[in-house]
Parts: sequence; C-alpha cells; structure tokens
Amino acid sequence: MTSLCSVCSVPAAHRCSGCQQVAYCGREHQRTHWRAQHRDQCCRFKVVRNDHLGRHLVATRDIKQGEIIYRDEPYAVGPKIANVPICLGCNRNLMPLSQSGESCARFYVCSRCGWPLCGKICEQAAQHLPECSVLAASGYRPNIRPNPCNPDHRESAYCVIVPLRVLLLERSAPERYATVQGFESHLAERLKSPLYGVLRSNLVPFVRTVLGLQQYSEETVLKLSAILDTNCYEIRLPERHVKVRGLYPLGAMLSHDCRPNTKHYFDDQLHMVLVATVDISEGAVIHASYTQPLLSTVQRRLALRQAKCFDCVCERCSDPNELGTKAGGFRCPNCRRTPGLVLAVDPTNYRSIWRCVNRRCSYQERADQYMERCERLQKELLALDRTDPNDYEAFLTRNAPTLHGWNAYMLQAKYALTQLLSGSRSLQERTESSIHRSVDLCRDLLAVAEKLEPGYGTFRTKLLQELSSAFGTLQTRGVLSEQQRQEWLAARSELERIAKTDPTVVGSSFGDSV
Ligand SMILES: C[S@@+](CC[C@H](N)C(=O)[O-])C[C@H]1O[C@@H](n2cnc3c(N)ncnc32)[C@H](O)[C@@H]1O
Repeated sequence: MTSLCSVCSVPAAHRCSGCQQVAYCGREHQRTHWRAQHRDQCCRFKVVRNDHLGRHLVATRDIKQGEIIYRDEPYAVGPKIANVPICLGCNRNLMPLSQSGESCARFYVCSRCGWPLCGKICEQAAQHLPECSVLAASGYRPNIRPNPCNPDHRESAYCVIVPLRVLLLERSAPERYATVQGFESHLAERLKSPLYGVLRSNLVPFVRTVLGLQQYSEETVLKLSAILDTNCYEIRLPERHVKVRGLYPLGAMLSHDCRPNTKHYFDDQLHMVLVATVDISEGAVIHASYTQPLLSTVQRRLALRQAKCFDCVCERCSDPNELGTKAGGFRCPNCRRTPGLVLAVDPTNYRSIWRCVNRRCSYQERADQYMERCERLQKELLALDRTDPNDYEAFLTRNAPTLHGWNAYMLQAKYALTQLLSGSRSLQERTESSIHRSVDLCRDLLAVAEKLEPGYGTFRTKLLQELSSAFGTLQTRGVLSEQQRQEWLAARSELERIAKTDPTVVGSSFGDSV
C-alpha cells in the first residue's frame, strides 16, 4: 500500500524518521506538518528489548489517559486459519446468493480465481488483486458453500490466505516482508503442536505445489504461520460483520500485561489505533492484554502459554490476591465459623499448593486437585443455556457456598448474565426487578474492573454503558431514586470523556437524557 503525504495526500516516499507513522511528499510538507501538529504527536514511544519481554514499547514522554499512542497500518489482514466464509475483497462474512427471494446454496465467486466474494466490485479490491492471479493460475477452486444447518462452520481452506498475502509482500513491499521475517515466531515450540503437524501436511504442499511457490521452503512457510500466530490481532467489528485477523508492525512489538495500560480499536481502514487507558509515565512499559480480564491466573497463564508461548509473571499473575479480587480463590471447606479463602501459595508456579489463608486452618489442595475443581466449573459454565438468564442465576446460587462472589467463574457467569439480561428483551419490555438486577451486577463488576482494567479500559466502558442504559430505563419509568440519578450522571460524564478518545463508544448507549 502506498502511503500518502499527511499534508497534500499525494503518494509519499519519505516517512518521519522518529515515529515512522506519517509520510510526506517532501521536506517542505514535513516541516509544515511538524509545526502544525506533529511536534506534539511524534514519538510517544520507542522500541526497546530486554531478556524478559523481548522487544517492547516504552513511553518516551508522559502520555495522558485517552491519548492516541499510535495508528498502525496493517501489513496483512484476512481470514483466520479456519474461518466462516468471508469475502476476500472486503473481509465481510458472506451471504448466500438469493434468487427471487429464495436463498440458494452458493456464494458469488471471483470470475478469475473462483474464491467466494461479495460480488463483482470486490474482485477489484486492492487486498485481493495480488493473490487473485496466483490463485487463478493454480487452477485450484475451493469448494466453499453456504451451510444453512451450521452457519458458524469454519472452512480450513482459508488457512492459506494470510500467509499468501505476506509472501506476496516480498514482491510488492520487500522492506515490509523483511520486517515480518524478524518478528517473534516461537517456531521450535509450535512445531511440537498437533496444529503444526496439520499445517506441515496441508499448508506447505498447498503453497509449494498447488500454488507453485517452490521458492518458499517448508521451514519458511511454517515459520510464517508461527509469526502470524504470535503476532496477529483479532479484528472484530460485529456491526460490519467482520471477524478476521491482522498483522500490524507496531502491534507486533507490543508486550502483554494482565492489567493493561492501553486498549485498541480498528478504524474504517482497519488501522489499529492504540489508546492510553490510564496516564503512562515516561519510561514506563506500554502494554496491552492478550487475554480476558475475568479469567483466573491459572486460566490466563495457560491460555497465554498455549497461544503466545510465554509464562506471564506480571503483577496480577504474581499476586495470590490478584490485585485484591482473589479471583482464583475459593471458600475453604474447613472454615465454617471464620470463613477463609483458599489461595495459591506460589501463583506463578503451575504446581503450586493451594492453602487456606486462615492461619489456624490447615486445609490445602494440590495443583491437580485445584485443576479438577476448575475443569468441573468450566464444564458447568459451558453447559448453561446461553439464552436463559435463570440458568446463570441458578449457577450463581448453586456455587455461592463454595465460591466467593469475585471468584473468576462467578465473575464470568455474572458478566454473561448482564449481557443476557440486556440483550434478551428490549429495555422497555423488561421487568423492573430484572433492571435492578442489572444495576447490581454492573456495580459489582465495575468494582472488579477498577482493579483489573482501570481507566478507559474496554471492559469497564462496556459496564458503564450497561449501567447507564439500565438507569435510563428506570428514569423513563419514573422509578429512579436521587442516589441512582447521581450515579447515572457520574457514569454518563465518564462515558462522554471516554467517547472523546474512542469513536467506537457511541452516545446512544448512555441511556436517555438525564
Ligand atoms: C507480539 S510479540 C511482542 C514482541 C516480542 N517481544 C518480540 O521481541 O518480537 C509477543 C511475544 O512477546 C513476548 N511477550 C510479550 N509479553 C510478554 C510478557 N508479559 N512476558 C514475557 N514475554 C512476553 C512473548 O514471547 C510473546 O509471544
């Protein structure tokens, strides 16, 4: 993709040598832009390396809450290893072709390469053109059809698309291709996994034999897959029916922390915009979370180990109390009179003993016993009817004697319940008691969010939106108390501050006018 001059929008050959984020047609426009705005925006960070994190970003000056840290142009965007049918031109989930109002069992396919697309216009999409000629020349035609019985069915034929897009950069943007080759891959570790066995027998022959790209060795193709698995971000835009992955050059330098100081969103061009969720001091590490805040330390660490091949030892992971939430803990079965919690003695050790914090109690569990307990709870959560709030209420009641209110499984059930309560019926149709229940759940979860993803974090923002919209309905019904009105006002002004820094937070979600 050619960059455009930030001043006059003509194709630009020079980039700012400080941040590499903006381009110019020449020195004069670079000077104009610097004086007008770039002086304040350039270089909020630098890439550094240490033994623990590898390469990572560090703030080169104080960054304020809500500031955009960078806007990152993708090197490649496209389907995941297995994906529901999507358009290779615009990344949208595909709709079957319909004939006289009836859907029929096929998608529009590209007139050259035969891969499914939305329609003729997408045949010309800049993202599709380079791969189209390679796919067309191969003669291979994928058999991707609508699956009305299972619309979520994911096609593994898509595993070739993003690797192919990156390989084709070698011709169109060799400097980008070379940069990608330097990204972390964890290849040796990934090669031991069953997935890489499958990629070795499917993806490699597809690239080398079917597409005829013999110049790329088995190792090059597998390493590229490993680079994608380590560095891609999920791009989820439900309102645009897009759920794909993207490889971003600065995103590939961003380290993880279970209490992140940034969040990101994707703009219309699928650039990744990184925003500070809290004030970040000069010299501090700028990090994101690669995982979910409501998972316990064991769950998060296992997920990070599996997906990103490292063992997290951040502040939350190293703290048996998980920053005051005690999310991994459970009620001690021995302590009836003085309730005690059972917590990990050494949380960053997968084999840690779990022990009651009550000094007079000797209760303890081995790591395998704790894991069994977690697996049982996980199964129980997964078996709940995702359309029935009562099922989630029953889970909370059933487990209250053994799990405290901020135990990770209770938190996951509570959050799912808030989503179900607000999504199941329109707010107008909901009973007053269900709205009060939403308010209580949101307050409870907000107190957790303050600890785990403080500031303008995505999870906290969603909860503020839920809370605001519940208060809005109570107001419409004339049953909002003065104390609730004050709480609503505070939530709304916080949301307005957040919305100024994040276009994905829309005003309509704040509830009706106060
Ligand atoms: C997106 S890359 C980040 C850049 C990477 N450090 C590099 O040098 O290329 C993700 C990888 O960085 C490392 N990493 C990120 N956050 C980490 C953390 N909190 N602790 C240890 N390693 C981390 C892991 O190797 C992970 O797979």
